[in-house]
Amino acid sequence: MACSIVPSSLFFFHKLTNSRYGTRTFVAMQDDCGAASATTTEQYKMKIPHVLTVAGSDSGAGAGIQADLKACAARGVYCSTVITAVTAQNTAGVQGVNIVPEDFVAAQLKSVLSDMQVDVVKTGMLPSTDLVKVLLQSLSEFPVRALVVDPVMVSTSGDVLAGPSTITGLRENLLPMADIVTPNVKEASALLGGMQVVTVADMCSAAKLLHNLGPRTVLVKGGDLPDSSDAVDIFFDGEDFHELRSSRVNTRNTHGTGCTLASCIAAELAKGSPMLSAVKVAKCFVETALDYSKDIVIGSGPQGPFDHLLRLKSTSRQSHRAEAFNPSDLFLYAVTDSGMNKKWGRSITDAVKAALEGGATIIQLREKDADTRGFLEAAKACLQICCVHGVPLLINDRIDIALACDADGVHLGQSDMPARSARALLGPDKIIGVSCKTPEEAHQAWIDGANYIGCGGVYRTNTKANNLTVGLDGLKTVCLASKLPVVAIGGIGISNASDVMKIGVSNLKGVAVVSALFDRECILPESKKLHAVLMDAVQRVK
Ligand SMILES: Nc1ncnc2c1ncn2[C@@H]1O[C@H](COP(=O)(O)OP(=O)(O)OP(=O)(O)O)[C@@H](O)[C@H]1O
Ligand SMILES: Cc1ncc(CO)c(N)n1
Ligand SMILES: [Mg+2]
Repeated sequence: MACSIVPSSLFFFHKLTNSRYGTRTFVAMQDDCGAASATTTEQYKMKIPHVLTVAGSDSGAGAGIQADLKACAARGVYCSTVITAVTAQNTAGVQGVNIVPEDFVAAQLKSVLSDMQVDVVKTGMLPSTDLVKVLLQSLSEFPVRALVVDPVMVSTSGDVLAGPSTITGLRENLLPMADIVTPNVKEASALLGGMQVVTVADMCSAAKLLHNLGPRTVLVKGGDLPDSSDAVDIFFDGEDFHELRSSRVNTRNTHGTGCTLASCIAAELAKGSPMLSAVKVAKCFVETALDYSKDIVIGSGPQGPFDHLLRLKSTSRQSHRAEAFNPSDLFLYAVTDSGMNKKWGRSITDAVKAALEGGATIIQLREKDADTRGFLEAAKACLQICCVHGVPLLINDRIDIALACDADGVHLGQSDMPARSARALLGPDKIIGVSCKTPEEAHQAWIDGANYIGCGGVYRTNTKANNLTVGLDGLKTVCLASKLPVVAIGGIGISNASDVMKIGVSNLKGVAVVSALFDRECILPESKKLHAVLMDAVQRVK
């Protein structure tokens, strides 16, 4: 029998709402006849799904406890940790193992289980039979809904993480209590006394024999199956076999796939998913994360970790860019205009390229009449060009486009989404600029977490119909009041840029231009000339 007090298959969790106060969970239990009877709503109002991992620490953070934490975080589930061993480990292998004394594992288990409402326990490295017994004792005192057992024995590097003496504890004590056991082919073989497991047919036989040892379900993982172009796993629930196939990702970064898979299964079970769905979601997650991380390089050994949070790749792109917003990027701020590009018969990418080659220091895409799909494609293409020049790319108004293409930020008008809401969506690192005409608006932009303000129209302009001009005096008033750097906009070009910069307020960092660059036959020379005028003006102001 599995160890859950209420077998997980009898539990159904229904998400009612996902309010800002946390997921409200409605628990219904089936009675013997299969009829659902509601228990309560209020007592679970703030409950979030919770997995406890009982496993070893991997100093390289690809597997073990660290993988479990990242996998649960990625799947939106809380994860607490009981550490059974500390390993010195990297991409070359395992250099050392220090086992945590059993009484201290027991103390950790008690601390967590007596206090927190754990839904599912997932086990990894359990380096002694006595430790298995300690765990089972704790679970009998503090029962949970499901137990996921990853019978970790040997790392992929071939290092022993749990010796042969623990096999008895796993087989005789732990497996009969498990809702699922997830051995890889070598572990399946070891648990079955050295039986050969080298083909998919062997995996099926192994799954059946392992099921006879008492777990409710078995997943034999085929990540290490020789000569297989697919990653094939066999799931057996005691009646049916399910062959779960995904394409094998060609990468060295597979360290920790097993821990991640088991933690994802636990996370999905904690959310209320049935077992087979949990396994399928977990496998799909591992495949996606491997594919996403296939080219990242961490460590110099043969087996690297992968990125559970699917973030490192975009961070590595960001590391080629400026780390944080640099106000001097506002110096020559080029704002595109789809109407002007159409008029002069050129693509947005050609326009942006020419502006950059002439010295533009930041680009804003302002595509008022583009359809969303076209805008996104253009934004992606412009982002690549901007990356090459090390220049940030901002999107006017469209937070969704900025997010979808991972642009550097957005520029918002007074009737666009408030900067505070945009910041909540974009996170702390993206650049947010706000158009402001008054000191009050500038103050609000600062409070709302913007990085800079655009002030104008300084002069009359055809680009914005009925736009109130603030003049050089208005610009100066806003600059003096603003705690944020300012870029001046509105009717500025080669003839008047130097007058603008001459107002001589230190937080005026540059000018933003539309027509002066894009309503011209050749953008590149105009951009060069404007850059020279601005350089000259700032030299004089100094
Ligand atoms: N290159 C790959 N491409 C796609 N899926 C993979 C790949 N390698 C492993 N998997 C999948 O990852 C999951 C874990 O299987 P694997 O056999 O690697 O476990 P493991 O040996 O216990 O892992 P580890 O010991 O590195 O944590 C399985 O679902 C497997 O099919
Ligand atoms: C601590 C730890 N647990 C599990 C594995 C299996 O990948 C590992 N390499 N290290
Ligand atoms: Mg494993």
